[in-house]
Amino acid sequence: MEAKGIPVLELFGPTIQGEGMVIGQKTMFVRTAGCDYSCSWCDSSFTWDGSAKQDIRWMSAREIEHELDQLGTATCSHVTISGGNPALIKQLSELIEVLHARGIEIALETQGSRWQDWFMDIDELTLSPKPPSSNMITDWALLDPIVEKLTTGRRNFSLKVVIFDEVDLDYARIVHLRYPHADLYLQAGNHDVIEANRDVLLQQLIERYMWLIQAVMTSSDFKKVRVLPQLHTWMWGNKRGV
Ligand SMILES: C[S@@+](CC[C@H](N)C(=O)[O-])C[C@H]1O[C@@H](n2cnc3c(N)ncnc32)[C@H](O)[C@@H]1O
Ligand SMILES: Nc1nc2[nH]cc(C(=O)O)c2c(=O)[nH]1
Ligand code: SF4
Ligand SMILES: [Mg+2]
Repeated sequence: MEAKGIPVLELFGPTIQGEGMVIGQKTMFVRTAGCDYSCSWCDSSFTWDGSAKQDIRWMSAREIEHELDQLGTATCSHVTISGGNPALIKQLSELIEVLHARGIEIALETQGSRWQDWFMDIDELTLSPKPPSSNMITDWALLDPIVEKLTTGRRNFSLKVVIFDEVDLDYARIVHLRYPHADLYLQAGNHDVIEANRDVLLQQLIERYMWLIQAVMTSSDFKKVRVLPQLHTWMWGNKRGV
């Protein structure tokens, strides 16, 4: 696997980061293939369900750098790595090194099910443990040491929990109680990752975001928390590569 490089499914941007701790940031995306989870509502299931298997490109760090140059390093100095779960890929350390040498800042999205030593080099790391609606089970024995290492290493990281219902909110309470010193973002879930009409989707997204805002505002468990929508979904709906 190592010799084959990094499995890439999408390179796109510059666009705005639509989620979490760097929302609004002008960034380019590297989306890797493969995930150890299979969330019921995953909006990027093509990265792991086999449907885009033929589109996976095994690329070296230099090849990715070259394509990012063609996309826009002249106009953008930030890259977000997402997936799938990029934390499955040890050899991402090479890409991180190459991009940092160019003065490019790096954000990364992962669910917190695996550790990589290169987590310590990420400029903005988002850990997104999954609530019950995903049908995934959080392995706290794995997540605890990840949060611990990032905290003691004084890394810039945050927790982001996607919320679909009250049960998910209860899960977010547990996350917040367990890691009270970590920044917590609550993100309204997109219930319909199939809808092709942006305006139809947007009406639902606004309603779900409103519900989440109201639920959090009246809760004494969430005194210090940020509540966000998925901004790119508001702008472009379920379109890929934006
Ligand atoms: C596609 S995942 C890839 C990175 C990593 N596997 C993870 O889940 O953190 C990127 C982000 O999108 C979120 N996400 C996936 N499907 C979603 C949906 N239907 N609505 C809202 N957020 C979603 C995930 O929770 C995660 O925070
Ligand atoms: N614009 C934009 N922002 C994003 N933030 C997280 C994304 C992801 O799929 O990980 C994403 C994405 O796919 N597009
Ligand atoms: S962990 Fe992320 S990529 Fe994997 S199935 Fe869940 S949302 Fe999708
Ligand atoms: Mg996404």
